[in-house]
Amino acid sequence: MAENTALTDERIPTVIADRVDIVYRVNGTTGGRGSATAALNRMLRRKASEKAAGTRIVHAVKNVSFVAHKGEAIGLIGTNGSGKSTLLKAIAGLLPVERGKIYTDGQPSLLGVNAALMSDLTGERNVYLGGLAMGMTREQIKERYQEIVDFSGINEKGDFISLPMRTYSSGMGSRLRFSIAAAKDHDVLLIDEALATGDAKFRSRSAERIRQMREHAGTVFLVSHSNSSILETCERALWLERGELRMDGPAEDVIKAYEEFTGDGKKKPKPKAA
Ligand SMILES: Nc1ncnc2c1ncn2[C@@H]1O[C@H](COP(=O)(O)OP(=O)(O)OP(=O)(O)O)[C@@H](O)[C@H]1O
Repeated sequence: MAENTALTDERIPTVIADRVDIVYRVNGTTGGRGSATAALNRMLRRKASEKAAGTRIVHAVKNVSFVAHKGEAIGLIGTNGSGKSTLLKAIAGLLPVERGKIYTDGQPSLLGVNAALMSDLTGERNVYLGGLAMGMTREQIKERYQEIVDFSGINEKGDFISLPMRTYSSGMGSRLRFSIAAAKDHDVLLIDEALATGDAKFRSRSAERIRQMREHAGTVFLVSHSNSSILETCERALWLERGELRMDGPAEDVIKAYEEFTGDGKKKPKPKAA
């Protein structure tokens, strides 16, 4: 019996990207001087030609379409500069799209930006600051405080939570950021390489927390250069290359194709006998 799959698909879409193009405009790429005359010239000539006004266009994301559903964890992969972070920022509503549309159901949170932490404040103050920035009440944060600190493991080697965050290593900072963000269930959680600097123990703990967040009906996007992190955490992957969506499918298949592309999957050639 032929069924209409569109009608039988009961998954709930959370993010829809419909032929999205994202463009950066970089000013002052000719002349090189930021004088008032140059700025005035740019303003006057903008309409005539962006190129003539010294504006360089960087077309970071090109014609990208996909639908993400509740309960999905989606990895974003691609070589450096392929548009992954740009796409995440646009989903979070932090960058405008040039063409196309992004629809989101619920509030997307970009890890590291939404938790607007301050390096001069102690870890403890930042837990409160980040929690408040995510819309938690003081009481809710107080209740979860110990859990957040324990999850981050910041205090495993001493009382670091009472020191300013600028004294943390990059791994410690990203662990605390992830722990704060993970204290709340998000409709759409966008994670940009935040787990890369954590050690193996923390990575597996955060993979477990991401699984829990998905069970609470959220959608998680994870940008990572670690193919194993993507395989551990996500069942689906999007591969971006030069701003274009090369592949969208089961994480294993996409990673396999990506590794063939980058040469990572191939066996290293045996050294020649002398
Ligand atoms: N603020 C910006 N202004 C101008 N161009 C930018 C800006 N941010 C990124 N780009 C350009 O947009 C393109 C995509 O960059 P993006 O940071 O999204 O890539 P990425 O896939 O996240 O890279 P990486 O893996 O290195 O983090 C690149 O060509 C980059 O140079």
